Amino acid sequence: MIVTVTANPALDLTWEIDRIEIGAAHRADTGAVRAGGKGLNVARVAHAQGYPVRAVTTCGGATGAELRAELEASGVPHLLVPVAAPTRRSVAWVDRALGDTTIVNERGANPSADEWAAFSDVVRAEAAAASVLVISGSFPPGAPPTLLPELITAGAGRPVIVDTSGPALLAAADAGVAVLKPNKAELAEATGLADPIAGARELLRRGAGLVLLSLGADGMYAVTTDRLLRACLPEPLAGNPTGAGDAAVAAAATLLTDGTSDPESILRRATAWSAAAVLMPLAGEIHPTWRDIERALIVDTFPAPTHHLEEPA
Ligand SMILES: O=P(O)(O)OC[C@@]1(O)O[C@H](CO)[C@@H](O)[C@@H]1O
Repeated sequence: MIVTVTANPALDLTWEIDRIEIGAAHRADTGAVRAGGKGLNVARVAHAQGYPVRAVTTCGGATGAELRAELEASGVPHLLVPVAAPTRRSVAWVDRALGDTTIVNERGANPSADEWAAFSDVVRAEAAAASVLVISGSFPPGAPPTLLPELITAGAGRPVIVDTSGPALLAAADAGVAVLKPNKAELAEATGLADPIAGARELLRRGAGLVLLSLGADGMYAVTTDRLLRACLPEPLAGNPTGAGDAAVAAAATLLTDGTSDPESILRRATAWSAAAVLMPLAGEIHPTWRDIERALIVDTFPAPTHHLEEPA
């Protein structure tokens, strides 16, 4: 069973707008409301592909009640830890004309120390039965710095995948997790290194096993201490990229659950699921044609051990 952990869930609100103009008023059809947050999206994708999952997250206030109701309706197995602070919202505006999406994530309110302790206890209990533990998304400002290491330790003895940003990304590398999935900006911000390959190497040096580095429309790298691979599509796909990274994490989690840890297999499925997510209107779903997308991928292998500072051309 894949256990996903989302410390900062969000009620995701998505509106499609014909053309967004900064400073103008817009009209839209009724927007979509979904239980979101990166780990919930990972669980949705893996569940839809037939894998047993359990999504662990918090929920509070009226937004939390909506999140709970939507999650229950979705059929994705979950475990919600009640907290007093209301669940945050995340707003996405999809510009139909540009095929572009603008997102505003509320930072989220911080649960109390007792609520975090209860959350950690639940994660520890669930992780004991997990094939893979996935810890995804941001942490609300003020969350204890010990929380992420505690959650990672809960997954001891099985692969742990972390998809987060900021100092938490370095903390996860230091804890020696199996897979990290930053994008270019997150990697540069956390490591202070402009060259993404050098940034990925820094995470490996700190202890990560595999860095899946997403490059948006340019595809994805898989970097280990002895391999450097890049996968991309012949043509980038237009759509809503919200949740594309979560689909990549779901791909890695499902393969690790199947006992496949080969970086090339993980890179191929991660890139294909990520692209297939772009073709869907909402996060947490992948297009059924993902196998065709995977077959069309272009995969390059670079001589990793001699390559230190420059990004491959
Ligand atoms: O603030 P975070 O946790 O980094 O991102 C939150 C979020 O934007 O990410 C998902 C898409 O990946 C959305 O479902 C969600 O609301």
